Amino acid sequence: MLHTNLSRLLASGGPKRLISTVNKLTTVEVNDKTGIAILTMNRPPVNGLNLELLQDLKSSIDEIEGNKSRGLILTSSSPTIFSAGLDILEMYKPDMDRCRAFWSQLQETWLALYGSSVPTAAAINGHSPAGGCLLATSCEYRVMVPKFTIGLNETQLGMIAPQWFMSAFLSVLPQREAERALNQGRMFTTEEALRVGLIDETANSKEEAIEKCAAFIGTFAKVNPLARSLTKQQFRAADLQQLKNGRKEDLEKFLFTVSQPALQKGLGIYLEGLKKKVKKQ
Ligand SMILES: CCCCCCCCCC/C=C\CC(=O)SCCNC(=O)CCNC(=O)[C@H](O)C(C)(C)COP(=O)(O)OP(=O)(O)OC[C@H]1O[C@@H](n2cnc3c(N)ncnc32)[C@H](O)[C@@H]1OP(=O)(O)O
Repeated sequence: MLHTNLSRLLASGGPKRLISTVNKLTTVEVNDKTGIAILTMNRPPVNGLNLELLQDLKSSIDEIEGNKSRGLILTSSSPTIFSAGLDILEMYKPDMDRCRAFWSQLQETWLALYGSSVPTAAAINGHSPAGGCLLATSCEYRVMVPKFTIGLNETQLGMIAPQWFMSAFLSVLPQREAERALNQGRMFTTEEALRVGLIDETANSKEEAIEKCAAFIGTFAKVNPLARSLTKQQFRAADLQQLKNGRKEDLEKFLFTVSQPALQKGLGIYLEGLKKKVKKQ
């Protein structure tokens, strides 16, 4: 009951304090009463994860870790897109120095989110392909609004999701389901995602999704925070360590992959398809 009241207060726009507007592409709002932080991505039109958005996400996660928030809810300011995943323009005809910085920042941001010491939840208020799905599956709980899609569609782009994308996916889905979905590059509708367990709940609006995420975070209210966070970290330690140990090799594989002419050709065609779709409407 206490948890429900807390979450209602949060969602009803109860007393909220904007504690950070420093980052250009993210905001952090901490509710004074509940202590839960809402981290909002705000890079129109589709929250494409470029270097700057990834930097802002990392610094917002650090801020939430540092200000003793009781939990983190990740969401988007767009009414239809949670995140379109990696900004393809970071990988298409890239400047290699920037590309290096981009991938290193993606690694850094993932380590911070997946390894966060506070309870994390994603209020998925729009489409969430590829890198968007990575962010959502790196959280501990997912609530999604109907009529959107989520999944790792990398193979559809002729790309291979790195091991750590798979780790986050596998922390949510059974191996058989995860393997098939990744091989197919399958995008799940909200309803399908609920059925397979890729999301935990559905909600009719962003506000309700945030309320349900807050209720999840509220379930830890009476649990010793240090014991909870160390337990979470033990569960995730092997996945985190695997990337920490292999960061350099992972970066080199990425740079090699994006420098392949066949991949560049495929990305060009994919981007063209996205733009043609816009013109048709
Ligand atoms: C062994 C290990 C080897 C290691 C190698 C590593 C290799 C890399 C692995 C990682 C690879 C990929 C991860 C990714 O995240 S790639 C990105 C995947 N994302 C997508 O496929 C989503 C594409 N977008 C969409 O499907 C739709 O845009 C949408 C999200 C459903 C939204 O639809 P909408 O109708 O609302 O908007 P739309 O008109 O399509 O888009 C508006 C403008 O935004 C542009 N855009 C959309 N998505 C992206 C994107 N991801 N990156 C860049 N730009 C994007 C779109 O082109 C429109 O632009 P404009 O207005 O026409 O200029």
